[in-house]
Amino acid sequence: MARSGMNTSGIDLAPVPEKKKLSKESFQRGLRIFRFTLPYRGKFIIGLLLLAFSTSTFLAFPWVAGKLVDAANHKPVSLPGGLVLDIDRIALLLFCIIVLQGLFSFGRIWFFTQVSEFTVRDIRRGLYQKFMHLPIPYFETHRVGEINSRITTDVAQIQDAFSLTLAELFRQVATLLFSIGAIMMVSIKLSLFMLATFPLIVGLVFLFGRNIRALSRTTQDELAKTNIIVAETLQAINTVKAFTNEGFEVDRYNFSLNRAVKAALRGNMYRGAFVSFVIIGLLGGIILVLWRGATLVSSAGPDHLEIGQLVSFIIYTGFVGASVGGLGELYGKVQSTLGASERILEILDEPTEPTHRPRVAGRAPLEIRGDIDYQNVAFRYPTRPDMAVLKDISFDIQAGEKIALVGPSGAGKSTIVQLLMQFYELSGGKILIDGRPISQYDLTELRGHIGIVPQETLLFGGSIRENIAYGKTNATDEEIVQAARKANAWQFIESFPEGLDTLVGERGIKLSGGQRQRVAIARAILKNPAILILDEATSSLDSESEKLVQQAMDELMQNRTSIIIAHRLSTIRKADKILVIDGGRIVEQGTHEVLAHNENGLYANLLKLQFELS
Ligand SMILES: Nc1ncnc2c1ncn2[C@@H]1O[C@H](COP(=O)(O)OP(=O)(O)OP(=O)(O)O)[C@@H](O)[C@H]1O
Repeated sequence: MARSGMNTSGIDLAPVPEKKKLSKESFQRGLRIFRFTLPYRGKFIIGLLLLAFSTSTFLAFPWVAGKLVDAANHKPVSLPGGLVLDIDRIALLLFCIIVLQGLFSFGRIWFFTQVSEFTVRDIRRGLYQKFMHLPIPYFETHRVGEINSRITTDVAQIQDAFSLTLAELFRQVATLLFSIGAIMMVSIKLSLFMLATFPLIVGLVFLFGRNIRALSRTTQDELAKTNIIVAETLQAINTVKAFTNEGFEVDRYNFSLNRAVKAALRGNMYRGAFVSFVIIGLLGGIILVLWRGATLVSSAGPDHLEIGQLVSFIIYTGFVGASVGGLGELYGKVQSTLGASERILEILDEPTEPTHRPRVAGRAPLEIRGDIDYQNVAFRYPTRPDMAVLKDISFDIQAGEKIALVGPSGAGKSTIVQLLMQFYELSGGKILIDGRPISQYDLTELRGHIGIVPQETLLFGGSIRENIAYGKTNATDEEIVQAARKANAWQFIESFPEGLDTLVGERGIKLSGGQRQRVAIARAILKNPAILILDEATSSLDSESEKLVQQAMDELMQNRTSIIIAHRLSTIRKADKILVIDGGRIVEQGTHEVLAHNENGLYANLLKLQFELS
């Protein structure tokens, strides 16, 4: 009953799923997960029938085996039609039963696993689709690891339930009921004796097993900690070496390993004790029943038993024990499955972003000129409602203008542009695009007209081609090359032996910072948005790379409304208007020439700090 998982040689590190107390309510809620099996109900029903057949043949086995023993004891079975079953015939019957059971079991597994695989695929797809459409604040309150475990561990629990747990539950209950019925038919007296002793022992064994499982969990946790050390230090190996902390880390790992071993050894001692308890307890119980049974076999009175009957009895007793123990374990599984399914259903019930709002302008594709108007915009992050990040921001941009946002770190510049993308709901005021509040546009359509070149470009792990085409997934090769040329990226792409098919590595690490930026610019050029958001990198590139990126940006900004979170003087100079942000407000605005001459202004001071000193 205790699962393995006590050793330290690489065990399943999946987080231990939370269990829910079984209540009628949680049961009903959890059962809603069954709606995912509805499309496969035909297969499910066939599986259930096959399960019923295989359980019946399994249960018939001890009965017939008992008859074989009786036949060996010169007491062949006479059937109603005058047919007498001798040893050979009974053995043949037994063989047929086993073959049938094998076939039924195969069918049962085949159908149930199909149901569980398809169901689980549908649940995963549903969850992922949900994740893609949840609003940004959801991801700020839930950690990636947690979200990940919903789609892996929790779903795996459900998979287990559909492929194994349900079938087991059915089988164990049927076995228990049938076995008790069968032994009652053999001998009520012996049955009562058995039922008074055996289930008690099995119950004790089960409880003991449960405690052992808690210990094995401690071992797993300790082992997980050692693995965290490995993962962390390998990821930051440069830092470890730069601080010459190799020895320190080895010691830390060793210490952690020893703790894991200690936990494992303690667990294994209990496991050893458990095994001897099982042997002595369970087999002792069987001996008790055997002893009583043997007494009845040797007695001549009304309680007399045939040897074959005793054999059947003992096997059914084994079945009773196994199903009592099995049901105990299944109870735990049902609990954690219900917990998992509740967590999954909770996510599926989360409200998604209102992406497809009713269109104001009818069916024609949305056209955006690019006028932007912020009116008294106020904002607090939903995760930090006490802090007013933006207070009364008002400005407007005519289509095609370039404005630069400057200001100290944490002033609220990125927040201003994120609100344009509607990653968050405003706390006050409104934002208009082409004279209409952004909340009235179809979100997907509107975002389709806004391009972003972020400060740190995170590429996806595929090829350069795939990464550029992310701006327009159906782009032709010609369009991709064209965009790469405009973004000053074609030169380096061409120099790679594999050209556009060059793999960029995880998050794009195989490209230099400047190259990554140019890929991001090419992506934005391909998207061809009416409104562009540029978040300039703070880290400076070398002057050659800088020039290439700058040219690419200039190309990209042509004929678009651009908002630039600017860190470079050259960019700022070219801006039609500069907004100086501080503490969530616009404290100055105007052109570079005007602002730079306002000696006491924040802008002039920032200029001194940022540019003249460097
Ligand atoms: N997702 C978030 N949740 C809660 N608070 C946030 C979040 N993002 C930013 N903030 C807070 O909002 C404030 C403004 O941040 P923002 O990123 O807009 O500043 P910024 O002017 O762009 O700074 P920088 O130039 O350093 O990027 C900061 O105090 C920051 O801590």
